Amino acid sequence: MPQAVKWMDGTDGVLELIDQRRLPGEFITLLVRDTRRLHEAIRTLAVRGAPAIGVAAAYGPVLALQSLGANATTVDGLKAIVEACDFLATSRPTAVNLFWALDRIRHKAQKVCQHPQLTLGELHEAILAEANAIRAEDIEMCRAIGRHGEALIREGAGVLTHCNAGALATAGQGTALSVMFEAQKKGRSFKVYADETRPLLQGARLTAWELQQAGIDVTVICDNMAGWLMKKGRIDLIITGADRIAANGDAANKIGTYSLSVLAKQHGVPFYIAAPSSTFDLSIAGGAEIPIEQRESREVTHLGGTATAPEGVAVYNPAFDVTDAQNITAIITEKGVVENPDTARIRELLTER
Ligand SMILES: CSC[C@H]1O[C@H](OP(=O)(O)O)[C@H](O)[C@@H]1O
Repeated sequence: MPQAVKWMDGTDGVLELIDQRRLPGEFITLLVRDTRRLHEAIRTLAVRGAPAIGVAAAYGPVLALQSLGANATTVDGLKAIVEACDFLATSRPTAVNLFWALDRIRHKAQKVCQHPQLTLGELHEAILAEANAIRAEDIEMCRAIGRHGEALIREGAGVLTHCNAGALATAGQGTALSVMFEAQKKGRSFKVYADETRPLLQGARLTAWELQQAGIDVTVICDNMAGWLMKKGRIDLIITGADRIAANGDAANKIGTYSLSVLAKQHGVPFYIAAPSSTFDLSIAGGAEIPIEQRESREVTHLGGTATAPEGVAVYNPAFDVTDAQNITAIITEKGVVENPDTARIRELLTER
């Protein structure tokens, strides 16, 4: 299983990231030693996927401490941590896991700094331990999501997925793809259709690569083919990831997900979202409040450096859309499955289990 984010290791470490922009043709890793490089890696999708972004960002403040001078004090350390969190929070706006992870590190640092005799070394150890905990928890959350959702994929099913919600999008084995990996472990065979997912092709480049590596039957389709496959009865269920889920269950995910949910409704195909609790944002009531990242035009007008649209043409390039909770059959989390998601059911799942 590829590991999208690895810390090597201890308090003079380096963050190792698979450079996902180079897959599937090249398996290249980046060694990131400072927050500027980390910010760039997140912004340019070298590391991407809501949980993976959060886990990677959690190590940013550790990198900031490693660049402090020998005479730095604990006060300097706390300042560097807060500045690193604030800076990394500007890398991408939609995936709430980024802000959830940075807040955990910031709060941990502020809490331990309440001890008057705390040394800079102790502060460094404490936030490294917190970043490692975030990574370890994500690995376990991925497994649990897979266990909770695997029964949804019956023998011989046709499964459609969009973008990449696999190991490359997390610290573990993924969210939507974890469900597939766990169904495979149970000995069931099924066929996965992977939307290529324009414009950055995370489906064709990353999901197809992961599933092929795992020996799972995968077929790449253009995004505009999904509806026709549903009409022909080839899709028994759809499972995607998510980047931010509002308190009422509205879910932001890669652009094109909303369209799939509407087509699924039209054709009576169950539509599932797989996501850890760190992807829920209970501070917002509904999906209209989710910030949607707008990305640069060149992602749409060029493919591999070749122009696919005339110079200067207007381009609309939102990286995400929002699927209404009413279009979602169930949300699969590490705490269990919430069917017909709404505010009350989600709160019950996240706070009482
Ligand atoms: C496991 S959630 C992955 C989620 O993140 C992707 O977005 P991006 O590739 O832009 O980071 C996509 O929305 C996936 O569903």
